[in-house]
Amino acid sequence: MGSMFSSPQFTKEQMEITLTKAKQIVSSNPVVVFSKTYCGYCTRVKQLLSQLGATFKVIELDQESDGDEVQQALLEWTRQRTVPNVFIGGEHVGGCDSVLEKHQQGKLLPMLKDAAAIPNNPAKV
Ligand SMILES: N[C@@H](CCC(=O)N[C@@H](CS)C(=O)NCC(=O)O)C(=O)O
Repeated sequence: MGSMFSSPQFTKEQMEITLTKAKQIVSSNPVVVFSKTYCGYCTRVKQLLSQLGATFKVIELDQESDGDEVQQALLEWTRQRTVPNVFIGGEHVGGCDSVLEKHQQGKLLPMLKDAAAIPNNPAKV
């Protein structure tokens, strides 16, 4: 018996290393999208960020050798198991639904600007 998040596949030590790695990626990029290549919700989020001109880092978990571990680490960290799992300015935003909702509320662009994922004062041309 372990915590509700324990996973028989991974040791506690492995999970700590993987969680540290995930946190390092999140803290060193304005926007991070943990994604899967075949996931339509992920495609939608990546499309939107591209349309908004944002710089973002994508990690396709289905193409990473430790993708399952990273997904487990994200679950322990964010309580979210599904992809996309999106972070802006080091803050957990959530999945596709959350990102689209923030956009509809007019909150996404300011968040992206605050995180320097898009220029705050774009030069007039
Ligand atoms: N409501 C979620 C839906 C996300 C979702 O269902 N993602 C699927 C992939 S398309 C998923 O993560 N399934 C579990 C898995 O791939 O491990 C959102 O808006 O992000």
